[in-house]
Amino acid sequence: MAAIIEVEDLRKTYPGGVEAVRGIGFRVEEGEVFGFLGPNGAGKSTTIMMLTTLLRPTAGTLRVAGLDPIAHPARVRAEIGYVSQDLAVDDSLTGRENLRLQGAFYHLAPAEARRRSDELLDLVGLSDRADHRVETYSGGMRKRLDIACGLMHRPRLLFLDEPTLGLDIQTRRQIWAYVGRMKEEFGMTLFLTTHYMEEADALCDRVAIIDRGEVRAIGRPAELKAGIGGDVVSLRLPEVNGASRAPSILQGLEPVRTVQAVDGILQAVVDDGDGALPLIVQALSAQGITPASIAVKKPSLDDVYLAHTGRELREESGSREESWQARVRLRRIRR
Ligand SMILES: Nc1ncnc2c1ncn2[C@@H]1O[C@H](COP(=O)(O)OP(=O)(O)OP(=O)(O)O)[C@@H](O)[C@H]1O
Repeated sequence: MAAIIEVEDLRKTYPGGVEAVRGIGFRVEEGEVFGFLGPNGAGKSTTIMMLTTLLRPTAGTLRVAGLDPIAHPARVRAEIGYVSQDLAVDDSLTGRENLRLQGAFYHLAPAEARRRSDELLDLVGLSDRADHRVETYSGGMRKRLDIACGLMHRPRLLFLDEPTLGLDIQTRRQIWAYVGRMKEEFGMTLFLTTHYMEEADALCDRVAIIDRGEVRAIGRPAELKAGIGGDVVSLRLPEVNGASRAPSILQGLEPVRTVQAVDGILQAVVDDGDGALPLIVQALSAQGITPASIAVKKPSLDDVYLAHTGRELREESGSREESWQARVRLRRIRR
């Protein structure tokens, strides 16, 4: 397979000295769905902006569709689409008008723009609301239209920055289905950022975990999960005297590989969950600690993220969704 994105030792330091991206490298193959996972401020948007010609790197090399975005920004832009976190659609126009306007930006002939907008309205399930003004759309409908706008010029490579942020699970699943269709029907390469691990797992052929401007892990979700190994035993402990010693008690047990405490829950990675469980319970009860609940599960991408960054991504989702909702509200007020 040929690489459609090649990045080597890419860096961005903003004026004022913020090192947003600190020497990252990765390749995205043509036709892949590639996910960039990371918390607020990890450097995801900065990386996307450099890949999409919107920001100049401080150092490093990058090629997008075989071209250097700094030397050939217009040629790169013709090959890519970019759906940012901020909705780009115009509320005062209808869905169909927004798409035609997008077609005009890319100098499509009117008949071709009509044909493509009909096709895309169908793809994102908006045909029956196409002639209603966008201000009457729900958040999910706006996002779907936004994605359709990003597809009008049939890019080879589509960047989606948090495509499902703030949307309910049903709408999120619809968007996943459209992403799948774009890949299948148009052979498009998709580069998306997300903080929903379930989404990354369901959609992405490969993911990179980025934290504080560095890539911590990269691979297929199944490989990354297998890399954690075995099972994860989660224990909720009562707040009794001695519970704080639980991590070191578990760490001393032979089948336990690693132990992390998150939000009062202890997570122990073990080779074989069923075999390790009695030993864990026995060791804790010998110290007078009885867990309030215990669960054994296969590692998820959340566990991969936790293992590589030392914290959970989930804890930041709430604030991120709130800030997105606030941005949508502001847009409506400003009009
Ligand atoms: N224009 C700027 N000037 C100075 N610092 C910036 C600028 N834009 C971003 N940063 C900083 O660079 C770092 C990376 O930001 P970036 O927006 O790339 O992160 P992110 O992973 O996309 O996070 P989010 O999901 O919140 O958008 C952060 O510390 C941020 O505050």
